[in-house]
This record gives sequence, C-alpha cells and structure tokens, in this order.
Amino acid sequence: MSSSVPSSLLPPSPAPSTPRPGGAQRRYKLETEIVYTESPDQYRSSSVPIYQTATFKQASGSEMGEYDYTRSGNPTRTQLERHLAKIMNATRVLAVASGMSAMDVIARLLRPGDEVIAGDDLYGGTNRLLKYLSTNGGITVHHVDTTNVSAVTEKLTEKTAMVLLESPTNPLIKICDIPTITRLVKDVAPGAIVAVDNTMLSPIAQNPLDFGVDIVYESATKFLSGHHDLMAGVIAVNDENLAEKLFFTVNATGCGLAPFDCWLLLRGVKTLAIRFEKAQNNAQVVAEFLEGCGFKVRYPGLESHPQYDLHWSMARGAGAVLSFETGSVETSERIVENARLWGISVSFGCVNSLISMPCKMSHASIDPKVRAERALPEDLIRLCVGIEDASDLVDDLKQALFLAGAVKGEPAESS
Ligand SMILES: Cc1ncc(COP(=O)(O)O)c(C=O)c1O
Ligand SMILES: N[C@@H](CCSC[C@H](N)C(=O)O)C(=O)O
Repeated sequence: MSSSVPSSLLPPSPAPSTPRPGGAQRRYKLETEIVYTESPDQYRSSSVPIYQTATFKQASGSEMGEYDYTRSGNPTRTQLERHLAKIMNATRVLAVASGMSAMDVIARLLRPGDEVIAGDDLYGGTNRLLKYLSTNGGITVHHVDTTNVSAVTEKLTEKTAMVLLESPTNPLIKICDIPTITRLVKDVAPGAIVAVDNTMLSPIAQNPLDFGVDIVYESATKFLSGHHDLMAGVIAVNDENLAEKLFFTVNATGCGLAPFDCWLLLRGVKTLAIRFEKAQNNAQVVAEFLEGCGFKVRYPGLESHPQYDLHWSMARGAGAVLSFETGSVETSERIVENARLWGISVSFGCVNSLISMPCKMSHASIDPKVRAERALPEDLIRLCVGIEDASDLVDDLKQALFLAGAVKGEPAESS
C-alpha cells in the first residue's frame, strides 16, 4: 500500500493493541480487545469523538487532506471500522447503513448471468433482495438446504459467483458446515465468493473468516450494537482487492454509516461480550424449559439439535435466538399475545427479550407458497432472549403458555 493513500482509505490494521504509548504491543483476549479502543485523538479522549461533519476543509486547492467528505470517509467511521477489524480478525471492515445495505453492497459484485447459491432458510429481507436480483438483475438464485453439503455442491457450476450462508439460519436455526462448504466451493468454482451472514452469533461466538470464507457480514442492528437504538451493517474481509471493490460501492452509493451511528455502535460493541454471555445463558434456560414442556425447540445449545456437534466445532456459543413450534397457528398467536415481559417485535440481539412469529413478521415478505415449499412452519415462534433475570423470563412464558392453552397445570407467578 502506497504511503500516499490517505489513512481513511487504508485497511485497518488488526495489529496488536498498544495500551501505553511506546509500550509493548500485545494481542489480548477477545473480551479485552472489544473494550479497548485505540484513538489518535489529540486530547486523548476516552471515548472516540463524533466528527459530526459532512465536509473537511483542505489546506489548499491542490493539497488534499485525509478526509474530504463524510460519504467517502469520516474519522469516527474509521475508528469503528478499525476496531471491528480487530475483533473480526479482518484486515478491513466497512460500516454501512444497515445489514441489508451490507448485503446490497456485496450483491453489487454480481453480474447478469451469475449464479448464487443460498439457503432455503434465510432472513426474509435477504430472500427479498435475492428475489429482486433474480427478477430484475439477470441473476439465477438456487435456494438449497445448506445443512446438506451435497445439496450445495450439486448446484456449483462455472457460473457460480457467490455462495451465501447463514449459520445458524434465521429463523429455523439450521447449521451448515462452513469450512467444508468453503473448501469445496474453492475447489470447484475458485472464482466464487463465499459470504457468510454471521448476525445470529456475532464475532464473540463465531468468526467465519477463520474458516477461509471471503466475506463476513452482519446486521450490526442486532448483537453488535445490542440496544435496538440504531441500524447498521458491517462487512469484513481479508482481501484488499475485494475490500477496494466493496469500498467503491459504499462510496459510490453513499451507504457509509453516519458519524453518530458509528459512535453509538462503537459504544454498544464494548459490552458485547458481557451482554452476549448473559443472553446466551438465559436462552439455554428458556430452551431447556420449553423442551421440558414437550415442544420441538430449535437451539444449538440443546443436545437434541440435529447439528449440535457441527455447531460446536465452529462456534464458541449457542447464541440467544431460538424457535419452537406449537402445532397450531392460533395457539402460537395466543402465546405471543399473552407474553408480557417478552416484547412482540422483530429483530434480535437486544438487551430486551422479544417474541415473534416469523411468518407474520420478519419473514412475511416471503411468498406464503414459497414458505410452504421450504417447510417454514406458520406456527413457528421465535424467541430472542435478552439479559433480564432468567426466572422472570421463564415465569412470563409459563403464564403465556398456560393462558394460551398450550400447557396444562397452574399458571406461574403472573400477578
Ligand atoms: C440474519 C439477518 N441478516 C441480515 C439482516 C438485515 O439487517 P438490517 O435489519 O440491519 O438491515 C437481518 C435482519 O434484519 C437478519 O436477521
Ligand atoms: N418490516 C421489516 C421486517 C424486519 S425483520 C428484522 C430482523 N432481521 C428479524 O429477523 O427479526 C422488513 O420488511 O424488512
């Protein structure tokens, strides 16, 4: 990289941290790196300053500074991107306006005639964008069961330009073998990009870049920020050419994350480890409770999960999102409506616990016929577990299940 390239455009270094100026560099454990941010601020401010500005003045008409215009680069965004690069084991991270914006930037690598292989269970918004591209962009999209490696490889051809994976999937919590699929894609279609949506786990629990995938992206609206107070997306890569292509689109389309949202995300990410651990512990308690009630529960923390061993070979945690079926849409609706502590809301990764019916909410944009073909149960309830007291969460579910007629017995403490 030439030294004439402004540092706003340089790949953020995943270099070790230097907690004391001039002191020895050291790579700390992830939980430590997450809270430690390096800042070149002239006043050594503890919190990274918000550069709430659209433009930057230049020294003269011919001498251009590091930054000129916030669409192209902003110091607060640079700090965020460098921090995320460190915790995502990436050489370059791009912070954009939302998770779908991240997906859009990645999708602009595709050309008419290209083929994409994606899951048959995936976030509804991703499905919608892929559908749009197949209808209007000359892209062929194959939706396959990614838990079956052969189902993916059978669709690989010289036209395959991208393989798009979620693991766990949203909302059926299916797990795919990311390292094996990546290796096979690289063997058969070396030019194809493997992109993984890591939103369900975040870098604290899984890092697909370590398995050799080309791109990891996340909706930072979820765990990374953690409070449902901003929309953001992040794209992480280790290939500088790829990074430049993606950055071109970010700059050309103007989807870079705004300075205040960068600051909020930087603030939120510092508590990721502690939030995630608590939410995940709660999710385990809730999953075991529901399984104990006799429901079919989908959660990789349960040994009954069909890809339990595979999941734990890739991930350091089970996450805080689980889903279960009740056998009846009406029963599920009653459960959702009787929950009090669990907010009826889309999204996940928030400190508050949420309950939803994917087919009516987050995945409503998928045609009902397609949902049926892909065996997405209409009665599915998705729980996005937060950091409240676990017994309060279980008590609230107990009373909702009882009032909905989904379980027999006495309602729990539900005054
Ligand atoms: C797995 C997954 N990926 C991507 C997205 C898109 O993120 P955003 O809502 O930030 O655009 C979502 C949710 O919206 C999601 O659940
Ligand atoms: N109306 C929104 C729904 C957003 S769903 C958000 C999140 N990914 C989830 O899974 O809950 C839309 O149409 O995109």
